[in-house]
Amino acid sequence: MTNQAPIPVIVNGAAGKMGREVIKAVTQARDLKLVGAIDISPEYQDQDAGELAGLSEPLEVPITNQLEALLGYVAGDRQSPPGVMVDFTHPDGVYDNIRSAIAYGIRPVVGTTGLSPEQINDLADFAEKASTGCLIIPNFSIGMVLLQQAAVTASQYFDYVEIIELHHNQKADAPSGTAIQTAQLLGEMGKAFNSPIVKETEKLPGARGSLAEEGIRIHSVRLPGLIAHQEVIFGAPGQVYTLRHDTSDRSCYMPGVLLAIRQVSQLKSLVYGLDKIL
Ligand SMILES: NC(=O)C1=CN([C@@H]2O[C@H](COP(=O)(O)OP(=O)(O)OC[C@H]3O[C@@H](n4cnc5c(N)ncnc54)[C@H](OP(=O)(O)O)[C@@H]3O)[C@@H](O)[C@H]2O)C=CC1
Ligand SMILES: O=C(O)C1=N[C@H](C(=O)O)C[C@H](O)C1
Repeated sequence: MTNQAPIPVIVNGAAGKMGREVIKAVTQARDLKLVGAIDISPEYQDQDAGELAGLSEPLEVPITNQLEALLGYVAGDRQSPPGVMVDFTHPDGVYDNIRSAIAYGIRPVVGTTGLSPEQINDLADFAEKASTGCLIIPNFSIGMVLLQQAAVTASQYFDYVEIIELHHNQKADAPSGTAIQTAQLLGEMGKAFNSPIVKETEKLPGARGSLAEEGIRIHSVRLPGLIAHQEVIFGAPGQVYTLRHDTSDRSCYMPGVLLAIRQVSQLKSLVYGLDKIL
């Protein structure tokens, strides 16, 4: 460990399920320092971020909704390494959050899903012009990266594939960011998947799931009791090959989040996906 000052970290969405987990993980890392906790939820304003995250001691970092003020404050600290904003908020607000952070020279590490391809392209242009690193990572778990790599390998040998993603029923966006990314990775193989065998009729709209650009169907399940799960199912005459990843605790995302915080300041542009920084 060097004697360098710790990386200042702002957590956006601090009162949420992921935000609380990130606060715990950042607090335990000696090379990182939680300097701000943002959340729009009126219920949690001014509460101590550490107490809210279940830590035994308060962190003396209050939850606030003043993102711009906090970004300005962190950007003004010239003694510390560049600040990082970790965002686990909501699809509706994440685009503006990222633009604001980059405008202040604060590096975004984004787990929030639901950004459109146009928004991601626009943010990539903005980050490039600002020469500022930005990481957008639909899934921070190593298991999902491995599943996606296995799926890409399998896609060389199978022409038929569908994705089922299953999540808790508080999730705002569907399909999941991970499922969209998985379809994109399979699409990059340049194959035409799922040639129709018969003319299909949906007796109930949506029965066959959503159809991603890559010609791959994604089915979204939302139920209490689930956290985050994904199956990629390949079919061929006489065989089915199923890849499945299950999240049993949100701590599984934390090694990836910490890695991203440490890496984002080395970047000068937007990078999409955990696989690119492993
Ligand atoms: N990349 C990954 O590995 C993972 C990504 N995710 C994604 O992260 C996001 C958050 O998930 P999760 O923690 O479960 O969600 P939660 O709803 O538990 O937490 C989100 C928190 O952010 C607050 N919030 C909403 N909008 C804003 C905003 N514009 N500015 C500041 N705070 C805001 C919410 O307040 P309020 O409740 O009042 O709206 C809430 O407190 C989702 O998009 C999810 O898909 C989740 C897990 C892993
Ligand atoms: O909302 C969640 O919980 C998750 N969201 C991400 C997604 O949309 O892919 C990542 C993970 O699946 C958990």
